[in-house]
Amino acid sequence: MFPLNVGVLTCIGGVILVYVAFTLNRRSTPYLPGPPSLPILGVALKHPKTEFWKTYAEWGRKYGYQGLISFHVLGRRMVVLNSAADAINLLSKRSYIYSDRPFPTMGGLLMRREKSIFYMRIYRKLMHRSFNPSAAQMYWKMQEQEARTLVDNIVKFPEKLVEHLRRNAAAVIMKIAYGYSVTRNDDHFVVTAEEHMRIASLVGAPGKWIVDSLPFLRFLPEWFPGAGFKRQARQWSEKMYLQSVEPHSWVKQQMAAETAVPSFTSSLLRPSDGPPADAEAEDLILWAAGGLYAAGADTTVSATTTFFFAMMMYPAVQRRAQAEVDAFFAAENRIPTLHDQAAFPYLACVIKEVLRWAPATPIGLFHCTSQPDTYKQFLIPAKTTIIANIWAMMHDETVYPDSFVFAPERFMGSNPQTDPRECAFGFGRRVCAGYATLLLLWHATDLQMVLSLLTVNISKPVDENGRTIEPEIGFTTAIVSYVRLSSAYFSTI
Ligand code: HEM
Repeated sequence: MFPLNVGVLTCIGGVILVYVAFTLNRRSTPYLPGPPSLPILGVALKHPKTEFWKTYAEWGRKYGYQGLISFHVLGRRMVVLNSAADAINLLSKRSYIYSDRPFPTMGGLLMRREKSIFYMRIYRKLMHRSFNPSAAQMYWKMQEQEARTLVDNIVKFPEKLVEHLRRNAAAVIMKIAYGYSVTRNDDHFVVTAEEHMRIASLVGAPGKWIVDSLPFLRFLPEWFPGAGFKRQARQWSEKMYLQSVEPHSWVKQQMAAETAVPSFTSSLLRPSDGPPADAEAEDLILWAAGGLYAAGADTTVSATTTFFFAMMMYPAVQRRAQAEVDAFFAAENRIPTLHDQAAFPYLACVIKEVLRWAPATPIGLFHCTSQPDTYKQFLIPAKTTIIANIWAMMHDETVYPDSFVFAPERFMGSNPQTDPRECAFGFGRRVCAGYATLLLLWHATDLQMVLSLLTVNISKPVDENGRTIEPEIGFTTAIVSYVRLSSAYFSTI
């Protein structure tokens, strides 16, 4: 009985502390409006568990000030920016206040992830150094090869489409990060990296861990009733670190044997224009390379999955994109390469629409204020979590009429709608660090789409009686969201 009583008392004491801190924190300048909330709990009981970006947009319309809302969950204050204008005003124009990341107790402090690419800005330099346009060309051959492998696999095993897309993204990133060639879907490094991602999405799930809202709980010992999260954090942290060490050590062995294929890791460990990395720099390189997979694999897979889903759902778009690719083939009598992107202007609009229609990161990555700020006469306190609702920006009917319709034509003509890339990759100083990398990966994605359109027709699945099955449109909920693509029908052209 004794430990339980202490546990209950600790929790009650903590809740009172939060309440007192919360009450003392009240200022004469009001907070932004938001949904009705309870003392202490805030909106904890009504915060949705799935596709929260839709609820945030709805709360913005119902309770917000010009779409802006604020609320708290157990004292943790959040502001949601539902419009691109507010996101640019705050995250870009006031980036000196809005460029920190909240450091969660579970996924950050307890998991000892201070050096993660998502918290430290030092990595941006490393990435910039390694992913300049001339370095990018180094990967083109490999990307062309991978695009062909992908399309071959789709033709052979169409029912495993999503698996092929994952393998393809993994292969490209593993090659870039470590110079490592993935040859099988069940490759050891890929399986462990996927496990890494699974854990990361569990620890990062907003609202899942009470210790994120009541950080003093981190002082409870592991054996304490209800403190299982501490044991879990330690085990996961050790596992994730080992998962990053393995491919890093593999590169070092390859370098020692002088068989290393040039990569992000090898070029930073032994730069051509300076001394080899010391132990401290090496640790940062290890963390950064591990983060590349986390940041780049899921986002790319999300976008390519959306592409196939949209082609299946919108046959007229598919036919038009296919006509563009066929015309190229007829004129040139060869398979397109990465040098031919300019030949596919309609496909370029399809890709913009992919980013807009189903943004890979609907609520981006959270930012956090480093000091108090006043915006539109409302107070945004220091340490407020700032959520850019990219999904709401991409479905703002004043910017994108009929926003739920997949229509690449919206980016064509003399008066195109706003390029979604202005928001899809985030804002200000924390804008996607992979953007340059991404451009190079994206070209490969481009090529995958071109080759797929050249090789197969994509249509809705059929049942055993040959009747078309109407797919439902649904999305997964996590930092990276996917359209649910259970099956599609492929016929070879
Ligand atoms: C469709 C593809 C992608 C999308 C939509 C995307 C989107 C984003 C967004 C919205 C953010 C948060 C920006 C902010 O906080 O304002 C971000 C951050 C980041 N992205 Fe991407 N990303 C993609 C691909 C990639 C790739 C391929 C890489 C690297 C190989 C990458 C590396 C990163 C990193 C390292 C950050 C953290 C930057 C920081 O905290 O300073 N991303 N991305």
